[in-house]
Amino acid sequence: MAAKSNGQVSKVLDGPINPMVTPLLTDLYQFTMAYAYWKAGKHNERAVFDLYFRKNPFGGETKSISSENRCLLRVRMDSLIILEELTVLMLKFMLCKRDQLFSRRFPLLRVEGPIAVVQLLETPFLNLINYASLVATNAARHRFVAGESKMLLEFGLRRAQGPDGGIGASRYCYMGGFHATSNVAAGKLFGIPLRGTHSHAFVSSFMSPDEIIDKSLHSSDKRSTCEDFVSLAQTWLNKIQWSNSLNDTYDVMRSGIPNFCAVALALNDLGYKAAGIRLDSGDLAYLSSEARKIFCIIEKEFGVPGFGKMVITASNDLNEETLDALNKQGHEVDAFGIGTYVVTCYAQAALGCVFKLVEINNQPRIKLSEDVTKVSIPCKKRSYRLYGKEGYPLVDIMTGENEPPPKVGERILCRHPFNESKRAPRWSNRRSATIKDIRERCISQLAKMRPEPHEETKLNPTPYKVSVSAKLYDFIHSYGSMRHPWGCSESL
Ligand SMILES: Nc1ncnc2c1ncn2[C@@H]1O[C@H](COP(=O)(O)OP(=O)(O)OP(=O)(O)O)[C@@H](O)[C@H]1O
Ligand SMILES: O=P(O)(O)OC[C@H]1O[C@H](OP(=O)(O)OP(=O)(O)O)[C@H](O)[C@@H]1O
Ligand SMILES: O=C(O)c1cccnc1
Ligand SMILES: [Mg+2]
Repeated sequence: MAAKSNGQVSKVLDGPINPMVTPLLTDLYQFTMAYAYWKAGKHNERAVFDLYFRKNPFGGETKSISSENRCLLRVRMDSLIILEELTVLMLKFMLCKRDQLFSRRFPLLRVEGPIAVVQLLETPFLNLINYASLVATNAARHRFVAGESKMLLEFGLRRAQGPDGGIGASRYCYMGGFHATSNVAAGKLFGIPLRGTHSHAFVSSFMSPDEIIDKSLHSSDKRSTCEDFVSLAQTWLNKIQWSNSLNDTYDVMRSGIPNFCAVALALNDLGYKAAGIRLDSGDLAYLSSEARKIFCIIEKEFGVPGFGKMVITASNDLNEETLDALNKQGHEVDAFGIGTYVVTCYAQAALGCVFKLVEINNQPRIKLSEDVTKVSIPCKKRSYRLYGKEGYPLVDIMTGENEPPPKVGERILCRHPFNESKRAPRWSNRRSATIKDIRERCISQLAKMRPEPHEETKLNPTPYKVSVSAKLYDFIHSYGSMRHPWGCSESL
């Protein structure tokens, strides 16, 4: 891919760019353990680690509804996006389904190799995956609430966690389904489309139109020149203000909208098309609807085709709740500029992926805990996503490495890993599951999730199930109870 900047073609990076990602980007205790494995003569023992998260981010699938998080729970999003960041390490022994939607407990990654080496990788893997996945998931949730037809612009650089956070956030927001960013460095580095408007400072820097020195403007076809574009816009402003149809509405927004329309109409005279407006304060639902009315009246009254479709962008502390509230009220916004809430992941500060040893020298290992959510699923496993006839994912299932894979059209027993009473026979229909490709895969994976039909289920999203095969279930329970008689009736 290539992006143009100052007339020059620059290379756009799809791979890793962060010079901070070095072998030392790990916790000290990983080196302490690697050294101790070596001292114990164990460093070459073949280890298998699973990387997974235990709890869905952003309250996905939570059952209890409190007034504070009600809006978040309206969105069904019990999955998470894992990005391709990791392929940079090119580990032969790594299995990774790229750009997939994942559910809790489902291994995002299985890493197999000499224990001393794989141990060192715990921290960098978690560092690379946790933030990236959280931001991409957050972006996807915002897109989901905004609605597919809306344009989402990431405006968060000024609020992001430093330069690294800002560059990363722009990249992961794009992967999660945003359409563009205001971050010029991210645009240049990754080829993310750049978009932007202007700020209040620009307007308030002018005291009067007299400050405009060069008032002339060529027509778009360069065949003629308007010597006083400012006067042309002023003439339009007078026409707008004298128009009967606009008398009622123009003073809703006394200055910004009429002035914009006057300039847009003057530009139209010279063959240009104005891009649109940005609303950054006040009641965004109401103001966008009023602005749209004015644009439509102008289209009709002055015969300017397409004027009614002028792009309306809204910004200012937008998040899932405000987007949802705007949708409920009805609005005419085409594009949302979102900063703080998306890049800082305001609704959830971190994703809790963990990296756990599940096998060593072909012997299973389990992490036991009084807290059943912390019990790991032992063994080197294979994982599958089962799809129903309509093409929606039904359930994820983990089997032992040597079990035969599920077959299309054959029944398979899917068991809750720890709850004896939860079992569901399923028909299986197995499918294995550049920055633009990742984005498209994320969007298409999300589109495959079964839509939630009713408001009721949006408030109370149906959990996406992750199960184990009957054989793996029996193994976990016989193996686990040999080591610890844990009470596993609780739903995980
Ligand atoms: N119709 C609406 N429904 C729900 N939330 C809205 C609506 N319109 C605006 N908001 C949100 O309400 C908040 C308004 O915040 P605030 O009162 O600080 O802004 P403002 O006073 O309009 O703007 P500013 O002070 O920046 O000029 C923002 O988070 C905005 O996204
Ligand atoms: O989602 P957000 O974090 O709001 O990001 C976008 C905001 O950033 C800019 O203003 P800024 O916040 O710098 O100043 P203002 O809100 O006082 O206008 C812009 O005008 C938006 O309001
Ligand atoms: O281009 C904009 O409108 C913009 C960019 C960053 C932050 N706020 C607004
Ligand atoms: Mg602000």
